[in-house]
Amino acid sequence: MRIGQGFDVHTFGEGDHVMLGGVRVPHDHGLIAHSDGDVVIHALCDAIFGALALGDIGRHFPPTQAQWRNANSRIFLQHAARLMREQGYALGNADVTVICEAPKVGPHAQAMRECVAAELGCEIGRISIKATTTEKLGFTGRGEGIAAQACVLLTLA
Ligand SMILES: Nc1ccn([C@@H]2O[C@H](COP(=O)(O)O)[C@@H](O)[C@H]2O)c(=O)n1
Ligand SMILES: C[C@@]1(CO)OP(=O)(O)OP(=O)(O)OC[C@H]1O
Repeated sequence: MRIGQGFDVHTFGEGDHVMLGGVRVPHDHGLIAHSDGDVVIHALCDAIFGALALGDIGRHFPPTQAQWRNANSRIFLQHAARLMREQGYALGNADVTVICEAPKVGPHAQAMRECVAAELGCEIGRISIKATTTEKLGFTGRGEGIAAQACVLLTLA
């Protein structure tokens, strides 16, 4: 078994939606990023890369490379899933916490779980997506951005 954790933050900017766990969530801001800024998927990728001791997302998809500009982050998760399988592992479970005052994540959590489970090739019951505010404290509390943290357990396939 291997365990990994990941963390990601993106800043709010102009826009009318954010991408979270591969799902388009309507919001009065977008997220500033090289890719689509999907903090849920970025944190999950880093958790998988961490569990496999394969560096971090920036090593696999350098922000200096134009090809990842506005990329759909699902391709990053597909890559992480492929490496996981190549190393002989399957997803035991993943647990993600999204940290922001808004948008509300709860109404979209099921769709996010379905998307992540599909990309990781596992049952939806292995994927947990939760959310919390920080009670108006800190950068997330001021509504400056969204953070996500993820833990994964990989089991031998
Ligand atoms: N962006 C968010 C934040 C929170 N939730 C849900 O609300 C519950 C209460 O949040 P507190 O920070 O006040 O504890 C939380 O447990 C989530 O169910 C959400 O959906 N989206
Ligand atoms: C995903 C990548 C892709 O270039 O860029 P960003 O979308 O800015 O996201 P970040 O979480 O900073 O991770 C680094 C990069 O790998």
